Amino acid sequence: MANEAHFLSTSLPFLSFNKAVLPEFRQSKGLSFLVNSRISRSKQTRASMEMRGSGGPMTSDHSAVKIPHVLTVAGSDSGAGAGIQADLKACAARGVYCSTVITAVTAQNTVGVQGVNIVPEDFVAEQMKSVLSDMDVDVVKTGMLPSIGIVKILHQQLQVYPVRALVVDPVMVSTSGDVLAGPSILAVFREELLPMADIVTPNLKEASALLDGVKINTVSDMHSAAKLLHDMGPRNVLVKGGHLPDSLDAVDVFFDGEHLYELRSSRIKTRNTHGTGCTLASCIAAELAKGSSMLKAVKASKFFVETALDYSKDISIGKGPQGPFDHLMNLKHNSGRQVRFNPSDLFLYAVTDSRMNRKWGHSISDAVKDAVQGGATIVQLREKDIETGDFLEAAKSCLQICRANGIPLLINDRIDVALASDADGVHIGQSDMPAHVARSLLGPEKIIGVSCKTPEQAEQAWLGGADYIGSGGVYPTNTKENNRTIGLDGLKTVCLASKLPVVAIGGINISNAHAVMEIGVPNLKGVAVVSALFDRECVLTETRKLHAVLTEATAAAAAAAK
Ligand SMILES: Nc1ncnc2c1ncn2[C@@H]1O[C@H](COP(=O)(O)OP(=O)(O)O)[C@@H](O)[C@H]1O
Ligand SMILES: Cc1ncc(COP(=O)(O)O)c(N)n1
Ligand SMILES: [Mg+2]
Repeated sequence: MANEAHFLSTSLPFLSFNKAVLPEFRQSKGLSFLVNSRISRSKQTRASMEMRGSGGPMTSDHSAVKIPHVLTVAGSDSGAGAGIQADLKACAARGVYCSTVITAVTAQNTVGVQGVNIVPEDFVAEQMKSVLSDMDVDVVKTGMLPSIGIVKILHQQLQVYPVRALVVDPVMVSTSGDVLAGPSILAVFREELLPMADIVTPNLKEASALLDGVKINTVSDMHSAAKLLHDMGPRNVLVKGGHLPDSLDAVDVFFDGEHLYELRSSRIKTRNTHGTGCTLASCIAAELAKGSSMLKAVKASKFFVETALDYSKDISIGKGPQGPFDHLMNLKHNSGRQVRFNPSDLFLYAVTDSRMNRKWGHSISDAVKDAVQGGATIVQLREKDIETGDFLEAAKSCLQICRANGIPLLINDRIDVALASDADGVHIGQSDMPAHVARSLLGPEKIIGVSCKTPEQAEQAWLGGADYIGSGGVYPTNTKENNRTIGLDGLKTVCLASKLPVVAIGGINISNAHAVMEIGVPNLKGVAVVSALFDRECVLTETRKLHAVLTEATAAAAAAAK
């Protein structure tokens, strides 16, 4: 175990192998050698893939593009909310290729399951062989495995064609309460499937069935269940609490054999929860295929389900009690949106501060007018100690100035003030409202920016429908208390991971702006400044000076790129 833990933490962010596949390698260095040899083809590009964030293609040494690949072995849902169809959509949403082995065809809709037709075992085997013998599958995810023979085939095929990780969603009962795999399956699940799994993700009923009917009614019962299930052999266990009675949060319990984690998200009030379990498991598989560690994969997936449910809470498909939700909301939100935001607007981003304006005797609107005349390309009103009514008035008068000059005006944090003044959007921090909630309040056309210090935060901002991210503090700053400095290196890491344009922030002024723009990452579009413009007597002059520095830095970067 010690050998394996060391190996996992030092050389492989992925989950490695399943236990039953190659038991003889477990105790020896053979395991790490074998896995490493498979991984080494793409080792050089792993770091850059992670830097580029999820969905980044993995380039081999021979410049072929390797796309992370999940194979789902599951049942078809004719209503397309769960099963194979949910898996395909979840993987597509996470930027991962998904191949499919169909184990059963169900006649299913939002009312329930009307019929199940199990695919003959030898044909399940043939599908598996077709995919695994030809394609470079990273992770296998299982859903509905309706017969003992099918579980045995899976076991055999994974010995012939080992993969990096196996995600097992032990589907037995659908959200509608219909049985998809009967109690006769339990023995083979316990004896063959669970010991192979890198993670198993039962819902409450499934966890209870696997544990001989033990009652699971509370979060504390979920803790005990996770530990008991872990004893059956899977490397990690996620007991899902979607069906936990009287729970305000959606609580899942994760156990990695050492630590227990309660993963909480808000419980979205919606009927559209059909397929949440399939989606969660596929999303975990997709994140693992991209190179994520297990806990990170689980957290990102839970966030994805919560976000998708929130976006889809009011959609209406079918007449039954459990509707499907929309996995590709991000695509829709981004593609269906009128693009009001131009990333080059981030070039010289002026952020106001009422304390500084008071100190120099400037009104907010005078300060904004000077910044705009000096060359600011976007303005954010950041007024932390102002009455709501005064903030609204200031927003309205600044909006007139900005509109007259064709530049966007954003409001820091206060979505209500942005809506009431009809400003162009908001900028929110990590402790403010999540981006996806802001997006649903503001609609598709307003601009949303999010402060991000890490690649994970950048990914969540993108997923939540933000337009840009602000990243810093690049340098130490007095404007924000207890603000961690991430430096130029931290900024570069976030830029490389971000799918959204980035503006750098924190302690930037005319003497260091050049160095910031010199990091030379294409999606770094500009710098945001507070004191360098507003803690000065003449805002106009300072803005002009900074504009000149940025123009020169950009010209130098363009020349260097030639
Ligand atoms: N209303 C909800 N709001 C937010 N998350 C939910 C909601 N319902 C389920 N989830 C989450 O969806 C995932 C699937 O859980 P669950 O519904 O328990 O599984 P299953 O779909 O297999 O029955 C879990 O992460 C759970 O916390
Ligand atoms: C073919 C098929 N597979 C799995 C499920 C489970 O659905 P859920 O994700 O709601 O647990 C389902 N209803 N149908
Ligand atoms: Mg399920």
